[in-house]
Amino acid sequence: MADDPEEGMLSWDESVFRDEHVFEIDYVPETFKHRESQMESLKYALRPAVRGSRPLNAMVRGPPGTGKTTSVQKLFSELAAQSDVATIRVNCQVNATRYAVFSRLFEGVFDYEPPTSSISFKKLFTQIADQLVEDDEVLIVALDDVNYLFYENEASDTLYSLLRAHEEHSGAKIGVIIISSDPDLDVIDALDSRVQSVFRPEEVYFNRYGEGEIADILRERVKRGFHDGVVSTAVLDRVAELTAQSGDLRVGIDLLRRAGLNAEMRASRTVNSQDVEDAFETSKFIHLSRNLKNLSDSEADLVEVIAEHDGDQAGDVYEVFHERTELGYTRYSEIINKLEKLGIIETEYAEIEGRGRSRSLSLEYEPEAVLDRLE
Ligand SMILES: Nc1ncnc2c1ncn2[C@@H]1O[C@H](COP(=O)(O)OP(=O)(O)OP(=O)(O)O)[C@@H](O)[C@H]1O
Repeated sequence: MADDPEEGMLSWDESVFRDEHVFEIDYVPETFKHRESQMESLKYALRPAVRGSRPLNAMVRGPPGTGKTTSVQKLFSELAAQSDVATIRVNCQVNATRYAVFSRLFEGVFDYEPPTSSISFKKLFTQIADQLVEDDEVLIVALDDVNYLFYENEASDTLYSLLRAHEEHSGAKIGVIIISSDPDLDVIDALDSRVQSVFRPEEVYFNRYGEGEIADILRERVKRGFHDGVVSTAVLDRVAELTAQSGDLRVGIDLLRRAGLNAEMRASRTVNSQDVEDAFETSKFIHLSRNLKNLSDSEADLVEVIAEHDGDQAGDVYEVFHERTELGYTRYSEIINKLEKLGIIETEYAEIEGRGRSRSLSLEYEPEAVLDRLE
């Protein structure tokens, strides 16, 4: 129907998407390319668990969106299908204390939440360990985004407890995988010496994907997510190029979904390059949005104050923050540190006449982009 004026136009009940779900954040991809060597290293560390022994501990590092979480999810589901090994992944972004981590472990082992939040840590731990010993079960714990435990100064205690479980709790077998996405954090160095002496993990590094690898991975998503012919090779290549700027595959996945929605808005059957460029204006901030979403109220308050006083001296910013939140200087400094590690702000030291050495605070992004995303 080449001369049909409606050709290329999408009707109400049609969609460019075959399965939009493949672009959602919690989707675990069927095919997982370009991470073979990392998967092998992790398997090597975990293999003893299948034989009923304590596995080697592992430390997984690498920039955001490079498949660290997905690798562990894939291995955990393989283990669940093929062995009696128990596996629990704890998201430390939302469980940033030792107590919270062990509450999640309790929930994973017993399938219900700990009885009350006033139960002591020691009791919580004993119950978990006793159950493992009783069932003669090996447990593998993945502490995902473990860097958040470091930001809250909880990492050493948490790891120490987990690593010493077999000595303190009559042979409970627990292996630990820690996953960090903070490139500036030297995990081992940041641990107490008592933990360093018992923690000698296998190191598995997830490097950034190259542009060709990104295109290869996203091609698979396109095939599953869009109808045939919706995304051309040229459009896909452009998506890969934009994604490679940050190396975070999440940008590419979000970009594809938004570009698809933009095409639908034009009632078009195909995604064009303008749909991609428009989508990128939002998708490029996906990392920022994710970081902001997980901040506490006072942390978000400080980001807002800095956005309104971009580039000002730390002392002046503190005055405004204190007035707004009544929080003291110690907490203020802690939050500054965390925001800097998250890449939301940067601090710069300078000599200021009459004031000596002083620190200025500025956002790593345009203030409007940050304020828009703070809700
Ligand atoms: N090799 C791959 N094949 C298919 N999809 C992938 C691959 N690597 C990553 N992804 C996808 O990219 C997104 C980010 O991956 P993942 O969450 O595993 O990264 P991460 O390294 O754990 O990130 P972060 O450090 O920010 O938590 C997920 O949606 C995942 O499905």
